[in-house]
Amino acid sequence: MSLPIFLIGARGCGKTTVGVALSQALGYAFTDTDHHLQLSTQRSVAEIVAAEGWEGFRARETESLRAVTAPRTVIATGGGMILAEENCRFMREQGQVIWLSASPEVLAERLQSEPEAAQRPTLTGRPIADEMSDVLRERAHLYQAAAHHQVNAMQSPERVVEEILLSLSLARAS
Ligand SMILES: Nc1ncnc2c1ncn2[C@@H]1O[C@H](COP(=O)(O)OP(=O)(O)OP(=O)(O)O)[C@@H](O)[C@H]1O
Ligand SMILES: O=C(O)C1=C[C@@H](O)[C@@H](O)[C@H](O)C1
Ligand SMILES: [Mg+2]
Repeated sequence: MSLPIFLIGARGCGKTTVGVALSQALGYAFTDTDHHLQLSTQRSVAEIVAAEGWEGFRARETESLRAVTAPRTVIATGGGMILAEENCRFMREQGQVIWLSASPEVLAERLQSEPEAAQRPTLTGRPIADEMSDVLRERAHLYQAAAHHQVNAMQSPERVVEEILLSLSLARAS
């Protein structure tokens, strides 16, 4: 199998952490849409949002998804990638889509210990635990509908990688 693998999920679910390890396990390249945007614009997410609003950021994010998509590549996507239906359609058509799911409490705990405010400006203006509950309430059905496979991301990164490899091999066998 050489199709791209897209990792989706909320901020802090481990798309970047797990994506790097998964790409190494498969001998694939690794890329990250947030990182690509940062390099191509020389601006952080917070700077893009300040200059162009979330709408401007989302349009750039769609371009970024298309620019990084390639065979034999694991792609960590921005947490809001699934907000645009065209992005969901594109990912499902181009490759395998994996949702790394985690509870709002676990996400908030991870984000609190490593906030990275420049890449994760507030989405709601609310405290982080409330924000993650709001975000999952709004987006869980979108992650679910976009994904070919859902994996529990509240395990060690090694275990998450194993589960992804298992779902992909089961999908190939069926
Ligand atoms: N399975 C895991 N177990 C424990 N900690 C984890 C796990 N996965 C990621 N983390 C930690 O959680 C934080 C966020 O992880 P990471 O940056 O990979 O998330 P992300 O999904 O890429 O977030 P974003 O959407 O903001 O880019 C990091 O500090 C990372 O070390
Ligand atoms: O969940 C979101 O909407 C976001 C997640 C991050 O990956 C970045 O793409 C950005 O901070 C927006
Ligand atoms: Mg990331």
